[in-house]
Amino acid sequence: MQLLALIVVLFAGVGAVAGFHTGDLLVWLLAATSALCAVTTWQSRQISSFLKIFAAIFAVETVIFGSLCLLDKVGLWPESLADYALPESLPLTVAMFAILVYAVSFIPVVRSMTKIADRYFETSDPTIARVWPFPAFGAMERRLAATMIVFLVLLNQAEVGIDIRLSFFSRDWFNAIQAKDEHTFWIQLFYVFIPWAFIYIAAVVTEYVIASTLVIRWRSWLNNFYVDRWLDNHTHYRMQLLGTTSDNPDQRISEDIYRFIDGGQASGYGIYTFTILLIAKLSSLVSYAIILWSLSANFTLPYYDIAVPGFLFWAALFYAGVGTFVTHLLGRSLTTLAFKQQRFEADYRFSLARLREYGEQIALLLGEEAEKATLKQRFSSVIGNYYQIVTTRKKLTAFTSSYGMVSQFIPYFLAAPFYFAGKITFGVMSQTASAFMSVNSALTFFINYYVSLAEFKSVLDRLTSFDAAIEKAQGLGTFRPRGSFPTEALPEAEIMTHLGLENLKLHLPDGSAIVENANLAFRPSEAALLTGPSGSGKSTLLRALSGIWPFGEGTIARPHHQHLMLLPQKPYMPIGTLRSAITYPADPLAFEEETVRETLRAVKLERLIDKLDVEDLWAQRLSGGEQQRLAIARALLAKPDWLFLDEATSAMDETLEATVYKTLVEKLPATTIVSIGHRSSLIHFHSRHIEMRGTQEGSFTLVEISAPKAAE
Ligand SMILES: Nc1ncnc2c1ncn2[C@@H]1O[C@H](COP(=O)(O)OP(=O)(O)OP(=O)(O)O)[C@@H](O)[C@H]1O
Repeated sequence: MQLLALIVVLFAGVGAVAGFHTGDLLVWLLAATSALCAVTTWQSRQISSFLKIFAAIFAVETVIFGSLCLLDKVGLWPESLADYALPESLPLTVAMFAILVYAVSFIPVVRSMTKIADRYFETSDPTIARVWPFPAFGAMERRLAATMIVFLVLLNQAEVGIDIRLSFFSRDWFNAIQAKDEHTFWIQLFYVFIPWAFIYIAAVVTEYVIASTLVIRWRSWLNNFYVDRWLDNHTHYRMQLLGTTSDNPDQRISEDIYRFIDGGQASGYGIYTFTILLIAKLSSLVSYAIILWSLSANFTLPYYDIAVPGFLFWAALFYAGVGTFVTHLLGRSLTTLAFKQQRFEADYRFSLARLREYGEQIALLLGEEAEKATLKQRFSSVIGNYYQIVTTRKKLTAFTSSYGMVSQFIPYFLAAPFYFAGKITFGVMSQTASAFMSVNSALTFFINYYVSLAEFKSVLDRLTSFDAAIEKAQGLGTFRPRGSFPTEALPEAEIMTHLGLENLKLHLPDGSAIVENANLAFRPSEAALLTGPSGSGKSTLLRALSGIWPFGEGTIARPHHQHLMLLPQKPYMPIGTLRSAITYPADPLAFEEETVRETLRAVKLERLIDKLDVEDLWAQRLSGGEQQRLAIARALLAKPDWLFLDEATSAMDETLEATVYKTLVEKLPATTIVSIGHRSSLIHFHSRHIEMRGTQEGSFTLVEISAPKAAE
């Protein structure tokens, strides 16, 4: 951008010299605006990467269009190309756009928008680009995205240019109709309208294809970014622990990202669409405002022949200003309502999904009536809020449609007296009407897109608060097991092999202590059983040992490079085949077929061997005990160094439990087992017994109890 700024400043200097020579005020104005544009271009290192692309486009255009205009001003423009000389206002307009981009980048709402957009436009991810007719080539994702944006902006500007050309066509065409000039009528239609219309259609189709490609790539990238951010370092779990205000993360990832970029299926307006639309509107505003301004010269007052400078433009500005103010007054509650609507819809969908997941439990408890009541109550929130949206939109629609209706007649209303007085032709009147409507449509951007803007703002707020919740969860700190073993309780030689706790204190999310003063060393090949009252913090201790519990003090030390696996009471069954459930989280094909079959036999699940590749809702098909055995099979395949069983055999009968423990000891001789359980029969499978005991302070601590029997 610095180099570009220098080029712009050079151009501003040339402009100043040309201004001095020609004495033309407009050239001086162009030189001054370009100088300011050079300053903002230089400063644009500080602004968002997304906006920087636009600032760069407009700075480059300032130099190119400005140089062409200067050539014309100093008389170097070829005579033969006189018809194609650029309008003087064009370089001035693009220079102002560049300055405007810089200025808006500091508005808070624009900052939160670009903070999310910039992630994509700052990525260093490599990608493969396929651009017809070139062979595939490697590129950086952000460069490809920026190229697409540049191309789309240029295409859009070309479309505005064609639109303006067509407005002149209609002026000449209507004049030909009025003058009954048949020859010009047909010439205009076939040699002007049809070629330009064809180019316009080709531009629109190309724009659609490229814009869709950009949106798909952007969404895929941002989706992966958020999925990673949400899952890395157990952030999703920490967010649950914190109970942060970020409701329904699934919706934020699946819907809000898409809606942020492109508005999704519902409204069709997101950051990309709004930016392109705004640029198109601004370009057409400036172009038509100039036309409207020049047309105003025709509107001289009766009897006096004096024209009010820019009379039509001021009329359009006043009319649009009043409209925007009233629209905002009527619709300002829509953003909050749209935010709530998305939350209520997601809550309702989540309740329905939960019902499907817990169908059996609900049916057994005859809970259908209670569920109906909950569902109806949640749905009534959806509808209640929707009614409020309808009420607001009713007022807004009544106003905007009346406004739209009246807008069509305002220019005729203003031009008619002049037309009937013979001061303007029919062609001028029709061009005035179309220019007035184009200026008005650009000025009434906020009126026309108010509902979509309100929805977009609510999507932006949801993504921003999701980001804030992720950041808060990540900022919880890392109370993590350490890879060294500094405890004084053990000799140096044993440091690398033991798992130890030193002055360990665990809290609940509200800060209250649950486990205190825990000092213990788990030794390899010494199966330990941890017992204690319900709610005493046994599972919480295992969570801390596996590194997912963030609230604690003291030291947890784990041997280097050792695999620790934890089996909870209710195992997780992923969606998919039975094989993927057994091998989870490893790849389903990570183990030999015979090994998987043998493991199923070892846990007495041989009847499932034939169903290994069947996809089903296994969490609902298998009994509690079968699911627990399946989890044991997982451990047998994974062969961890440390296996923590948190009531992982509680749904089995005692005989089956004994068989499972024997199998574990036989098949995993190198694994140290630490179990949590309430059954006394478990003591027989462990050489150590540790108990969680209440303290006077109301928390719990670990107490070593002598082992009644050696492991079998
Ligand atoms: N995310 C959480 N937020 C608030 N409190 C929690 C959270 N997780 C656990 N607790 C509380 O911490 C205490 C200890 O829970 P934990 O699951 O560790 O007990 P436990 O000893 O394993 O019990 P049980 O033998 O019944 O399984 C309980 O009172 C529980 O309500």
